[in-house]
Amino acid sequence: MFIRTDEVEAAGAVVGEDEAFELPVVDRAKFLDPELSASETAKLGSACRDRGFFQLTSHGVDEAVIQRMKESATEFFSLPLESKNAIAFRQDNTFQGFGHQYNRRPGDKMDWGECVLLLTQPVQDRNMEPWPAIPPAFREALDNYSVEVTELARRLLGYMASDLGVSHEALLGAFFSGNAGKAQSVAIHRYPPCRHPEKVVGLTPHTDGLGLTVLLHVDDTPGLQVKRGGRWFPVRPLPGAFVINVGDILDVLTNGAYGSAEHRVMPNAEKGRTSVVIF
Ligand SMILES: O=C(O)CCC(=O)C(=O)O
Ligand SMILES: [Fe+2]
Repeated sequence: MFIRTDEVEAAGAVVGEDEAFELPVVDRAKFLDPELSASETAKLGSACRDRGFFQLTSHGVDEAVIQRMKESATEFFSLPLESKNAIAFRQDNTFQGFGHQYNRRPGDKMDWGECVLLLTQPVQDRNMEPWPAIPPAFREALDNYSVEVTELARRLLGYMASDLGVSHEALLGAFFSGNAGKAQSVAIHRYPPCRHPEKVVGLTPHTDGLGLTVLLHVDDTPGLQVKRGGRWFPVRPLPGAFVINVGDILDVLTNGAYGSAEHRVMPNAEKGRTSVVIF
């Protein structure tokens, strides 16, 4: 059900440790400094053009909000399966709740992971039923986190508009139009350790469908890999940084100037990995 050795081999090689691949690091604090903002905007732009991925430091998101989000995610996944299944995906096509990584076609091999998928914004479209009730702090933690990341995404799109030479209103308006605000969803992933990590896939290769993706590493377990030139480059998460990537809609809106890069997750032999991903 999980063994996919041939598929993993056919998907391309993983580069060796010796091949340096650090994602570009963008420092949000520099955008606020008049002397540094132009060069940081150029750095952000080249990261989005060349890689479609970067790490963001000094992001300005409240550390206490991040901490509560991490704790809530960790606590939820440590519950017994019966408790998690209280919000199991239903057959109603909304794909909200808990289950195996995305719903795949019958007969497909499964990903080595579980996840919670929820619509987080706009608030008036939320259905609270699939939001975990345990741990009790979960709903508030995700609500606060979602608000912070909305603000961050708004700021990042503003810097991107400067890089692209388009008006902020034009780019922001594509995502934040009308009173409804920006649609936003979350995927919270848990990849358990696997003794044969080369035989399974934590998350099948894909590009992200939407605008911007903001990824929070809950722990320091590596696993995310980005495809470039037919090979997979493991991302080394920087402590305290977000991993940001360009999604398909931003790729299309910029006429391909910004690239939505293929990525996947491979499980770790010893340690589990948890991530909170906002789209
Ligand atoms: O867990 C990760 O590192 C990646 C998750 C991801 O790519 C996604 O949810 O689209
Ligand atoms: Fe993704």
